[in-house]
Amino acid sequence: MANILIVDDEQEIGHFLSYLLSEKDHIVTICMSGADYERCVTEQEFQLAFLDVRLPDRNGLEILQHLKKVQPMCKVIVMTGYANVKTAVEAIRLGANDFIEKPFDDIEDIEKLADELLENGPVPSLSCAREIASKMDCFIGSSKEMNQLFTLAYKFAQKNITVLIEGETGTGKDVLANFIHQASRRADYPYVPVNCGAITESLLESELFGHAKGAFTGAAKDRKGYFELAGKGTLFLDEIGEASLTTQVKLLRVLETGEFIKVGGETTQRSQARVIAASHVNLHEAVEHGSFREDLLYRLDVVKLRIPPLRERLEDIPAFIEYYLNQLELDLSFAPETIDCLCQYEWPGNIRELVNVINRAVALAEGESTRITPHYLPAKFFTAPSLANKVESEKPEIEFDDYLRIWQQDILEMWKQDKDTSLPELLDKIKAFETEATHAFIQKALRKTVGDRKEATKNLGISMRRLRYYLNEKKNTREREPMLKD
Ligand SMILES: Nc1ncnc2c1ncn2[C@@H]1O[C@H](COP(=O)(O)OP(=O)(O)OP(=O)(O)O)[C@@H](O)[C@H]1O
Repeated sequence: MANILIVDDEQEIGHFLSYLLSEKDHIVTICMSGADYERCVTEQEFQLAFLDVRLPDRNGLEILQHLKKVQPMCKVIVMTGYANVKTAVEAIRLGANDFIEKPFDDIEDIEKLADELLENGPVPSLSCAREIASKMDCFIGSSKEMNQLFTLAYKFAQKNITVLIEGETGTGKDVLANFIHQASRRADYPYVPVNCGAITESLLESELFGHAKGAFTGAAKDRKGYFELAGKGTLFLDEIGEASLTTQVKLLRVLETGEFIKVGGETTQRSQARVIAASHVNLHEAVEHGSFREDLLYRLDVVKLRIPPLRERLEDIPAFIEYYLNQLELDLSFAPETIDCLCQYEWPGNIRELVNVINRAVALAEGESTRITPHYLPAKFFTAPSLANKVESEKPEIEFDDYLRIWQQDILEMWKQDKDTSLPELLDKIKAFETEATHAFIQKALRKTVGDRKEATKNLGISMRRLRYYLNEKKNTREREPMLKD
């Protein structure tokens, strides 16, 4: 038995919910205005509240914030009409546990939601999101922005609403759209990603909606479009800003009515797919410039999720590298100074660029080192003078300096001692020095060519085979072969 508060100016809603919840022996209090609410909230303690976001005398979001402040343990379900789903998004951001849409079409869902919130408390969305992400190639990280993003994405995935994803190129819009699909009730149906920018304008319409036989030259038979292929699943329209104004009209129709007609077709078909759209350009600006329809943007922008660029969450870089190397199942690690370099870069290509940099470094280091030092990074990381100087004087030289000093002392001590020196011992020391010195000079050359081995061999005046031999020799510290032919 729980104390439940209902705040709604529509009498029928109050009565309906009251009936539903009293059946389960809960005590229900109905408030029909903000003033009513203020009185009740000081008199009683509630475990759950159903809150309408539109009241005649007060803003529902203000009530939500007030309730969360004075009764923080009270769970809140916000109620909205379709027209103000955006307010529900804001409510979730402000701490509401969930939202339901009016008119109610699934009473069992409401009962289930109330039971769950009262019995177990809210299941933390972030841990559910992490579980789903771990089953697909999706990294969430630990930055506040990404945690918030995936928590919201998880919550909205459960609802049947259109989502608009904004983010620069390579931030992971496709990855996020796929995550929303996997977290939704549509996960067993297809996920169909379409890059509108990669399909020519004349073809996009028939790719999206399909075409009938004979619709144009070459249309030898009927063909299904992506809307049909997605079925009850999710259609991800990436780079939607690239769609022509004619295609935008058709997209608007399918979003408003669920209906579409194949190119050259006669019969109207219904789409049951959920649409997630994304754009790297600001669609509001595109509307101002006249290249994007305002009504379509209004339909798409029900829930907007913005993926922050990588430069705004540099703290995710070390964790992403670890995550990615684990995926590759490689026993490699990035040296702290390499990570420092990566964290000082702007990342215009975002996560995609980071993945490329990791792949490149791994390929260069393979068979040579298990520790990825800055010289395995491309030159662009060292264009800033301070960074370039830092890398030029990086550890390897310092380490070789130290080695040389110790080696010299060692030999001098041997030289100065009175007893006879063992010649094999001396020759061993000289051989060890030769190996170290060769390796240090090769590493220096590779740093100069930013990992380009071919260029390094030219500068060093040796063959590629010999270079590999020297690198392996250091790595395996095995006995050197007496003679090596080029
Ligand atoms: N959250 C993530 N977890 C794991 N990998 C990611 C994530 N986000 C991005 N990536 C990596 O970055 C690459 C690019 O991601 P994605 O294609 O989703 O970006 P995008 O924003 O859709 O790019 P574009 O704007 O070019 O379409 C992916 O192939 C993946 O390797």
